[in-house]
Amino acid sequence: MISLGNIDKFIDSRFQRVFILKGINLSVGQGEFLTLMGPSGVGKSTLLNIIGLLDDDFEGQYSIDGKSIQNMKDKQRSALHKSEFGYIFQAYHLIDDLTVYENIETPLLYRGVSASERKSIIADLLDRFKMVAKKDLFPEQLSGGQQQLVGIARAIAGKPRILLADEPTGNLHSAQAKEIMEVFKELNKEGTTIIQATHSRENADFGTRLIEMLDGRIDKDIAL
Ligand SMILES: Nc1ncnc2c1ncn2[C@@H]1O[C@H](COP(=O)(O)OP(=O)(O)OP(=O)(O)O)[C@@H](O)[C@H]1O
Repeated sequence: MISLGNIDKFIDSRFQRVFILKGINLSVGQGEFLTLMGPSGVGKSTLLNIIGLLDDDFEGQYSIDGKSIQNMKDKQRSALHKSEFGYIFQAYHLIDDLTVYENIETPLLYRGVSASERKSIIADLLDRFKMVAKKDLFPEQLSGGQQQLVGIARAIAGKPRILLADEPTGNLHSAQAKEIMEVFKELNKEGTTIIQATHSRENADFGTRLIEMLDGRIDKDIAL
């Protein structure tokens, strides 16, 4: 489904070219639950951004379902990003002047989900994440962990085909983190492809495949 061929990402300064990613070859099939691990700065977030169509400044080939991303117009890429991907960021990227409820609702509005269906999906997520009492609060009225939960609820609300998660449990305590990983596992069983970057081997063990990165390259590719 996702195919990356010889992806390079580099930054040119006056005297030298610094590679952030070098020669990444990676195919991810529908239904995989893949984890990117590796030391800080190794390029995990950069790779997730490229896969999630948030960064098109790279060299190499990237195709989804056999269609080359590079041949698409910006509008097509952006439509694909909205329709196929759910993205959980390290920083939560919640919309400050929307309530918890409205933040979770945003991707459902993009996808044209009916009002009654939206209500039921959001009620279910609020319940699952024990956030019902917080639904009318604004992001700044929540703790860091709660904001992260809202970010996760928003990313999965639209049932994206591909869920990308960058250190999804970074601000959560271990019981909450485990719960989120259980939710991911459930989504994955229902067919969602998941690619997460994490420093937690425990989180990685919920997945089906582990990619260890080193110096902007793939060092090991392990089936779990
Ligand atoms: N726009 C940019 N300009 C210059 N350097 C960049 C840019 N974006 C990323 N980098 C560098 O690329 C490297 C990889 O960053 P990235 O955020 O992908 O790492 P990471 O593996 O996700 O790290 P962490 O585990 O800390 O989140 C870092 O050294 C970072 O400073």
